[in-house]
Amino acid sequence: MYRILVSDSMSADGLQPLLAAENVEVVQKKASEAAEELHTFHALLVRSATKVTDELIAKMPSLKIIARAGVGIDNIDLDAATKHGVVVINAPDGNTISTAEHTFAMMTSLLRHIPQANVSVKSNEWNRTAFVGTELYGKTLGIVGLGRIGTEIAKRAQAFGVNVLVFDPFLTRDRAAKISVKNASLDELLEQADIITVHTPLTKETKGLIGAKSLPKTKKGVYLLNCARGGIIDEEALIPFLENGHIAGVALDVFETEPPVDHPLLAFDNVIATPHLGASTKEAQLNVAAQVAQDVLHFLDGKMVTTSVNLPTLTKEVFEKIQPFYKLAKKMGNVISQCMKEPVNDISIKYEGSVAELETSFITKSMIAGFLTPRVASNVNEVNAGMIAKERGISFSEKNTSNQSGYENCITVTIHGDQTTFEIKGTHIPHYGERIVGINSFNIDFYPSGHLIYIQHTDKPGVIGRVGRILGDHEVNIATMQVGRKNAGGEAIMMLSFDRSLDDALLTTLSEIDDIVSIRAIEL
Ligand SMILES: NC(=O)c1ccc[n+]([C@@H]2O[C@H](COP(=O)([O-])OP(=O)(O)OC[C@H]3O[C@@H](n4cnc5c(N)ncnc54)[C@H](O)[C@@H]3O)[C@@H](O)[C@H]2O)c1
Ligand SMILES: O=C(O)CC[C@@H](O)C(=O)O
Repeated sequence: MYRILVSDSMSADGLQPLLAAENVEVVQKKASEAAEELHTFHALLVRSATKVTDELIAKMPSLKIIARAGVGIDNIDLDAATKHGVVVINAPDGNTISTAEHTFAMMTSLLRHIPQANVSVKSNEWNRTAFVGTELYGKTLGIVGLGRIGTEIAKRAQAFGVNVLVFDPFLTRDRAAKISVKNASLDELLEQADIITVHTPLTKETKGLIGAKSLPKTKKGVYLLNCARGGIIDEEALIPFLENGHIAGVALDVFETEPPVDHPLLAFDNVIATPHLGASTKEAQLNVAAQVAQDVLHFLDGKMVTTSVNLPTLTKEVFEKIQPFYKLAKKMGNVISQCMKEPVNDISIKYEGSVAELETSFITKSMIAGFLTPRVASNVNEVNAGMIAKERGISFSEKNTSNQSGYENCITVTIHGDQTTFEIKGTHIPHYGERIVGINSFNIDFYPSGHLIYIQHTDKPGVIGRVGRILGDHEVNIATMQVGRKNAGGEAIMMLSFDRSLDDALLTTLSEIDDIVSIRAIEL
């Protein structure tokens, strides 16, 4: 049974898939009111009100997934989620149209003074000269950030006969041409736009993008809109430009601090505001809640979700192709970690044959997670493996090469420790399964599963017999046994599997056999 905490208000219709699911219990209350039971939840669903901090995540040790019913994830401490191995997903496009329409409504309201005129009429005034507006037609609209919402705004603006200029450092010329917008530098946009609207995430680069330095470059009489995130337009910097009449009007749906209390900007007649309503339509709320509800169910069901913001995004089709390899890679990492008991500095992974054609970054993360699992106390998975490895000073790299392995597909993991280097090769054979086919240049062939021991010894008559006799004397049945050597009388290895794990005393007895160099128990 999975327990799901829905901490912000969400469309009940949208949540229906979760409410109707058999193995799921949904609790709808604020995280701050669920202190006693936080440790029991496997999933957390939020909009923008709940602040998902490191502290909150640490109190939720069963948590596997945080779902943001919306786009912006700035209320979620992504690094903390990643560190705790929690997947974060969002609903990236469910509220795009609503937010674009709201921005457009704000733009027309701003240029035609609709909110102010409405208040005036309701105060029994009939003042037709005080609210003379400005046409949109023929004006230049500067869009900062041409993502989903920016694109929808550009399309609507074009229908109104508006020229669209775009500043987006990640926008390709091809895409700009496809949407028939003109790509500009930020300075060109500031200098030429009659109206500027921002649609970027709030990042280090975009914080205060429209602020004290950029505002002097704008046209006198410019209109500004922020329906993205508070802070992209620096609120304090606007004040002198409103006071001296340089800015004709400002429309804000979002604020640096929400809700704004006694905010000086709200005292200006030509500043209009809404309380973060961009996504507040029945349609958008249904879309985002339904999307995260479905994705959370998929995830808890062990299926891949495509809206993760801290995992490589894989389609179901790609995920199905890589699945056998990521399971194999995880076991390979785990085998090495248990065989090689020393500090490790570097891990490299090489893909050959058909596996090299696939999305291998996820397979690499899976191998690292397998390697780290026996070594770290925290829960390691594909989400946080890269970060934990880096924290521990372990570098990692991957290489996809032409196939020289002799197998249809082959993964080779090489780990450099303080004293030694360990190499393991694996392959996946369709309808047969995963096999380890090489350890430190020894050819071998075993199924990586269950209770194993790995023995390094000298190739001498009687060593294998003595191992067998001691195990027999202790009533331990050998399930499978693989041996490998490079040359007669030289280094050799054995890999044995059992129906149960061997106790430490028996391992010590085995290690005392002459000609055994080392012995390692492996539990998979
Ligand atoms: N008001 C609301 O209720 C509401 C609703 C939905 C989304 N939003 C916000 O709207 C914003 C846009 O959402 P979206 O879905 O279009 O996102 P998106 O990811 O589709 O688009 C963001 C765009 O910003 C561009 N960008 C990033 N850094 C930039 C920079 N330094 N300069 C210029 N452009 C840059 C990206 O290339 C991308 O094209 C986000 O901040 C989101 O949180 C607000
Ligand atoms: O939850 C909301 O209503 C706001 C959503 C919006 O800011 C978003 O980023 O998707």
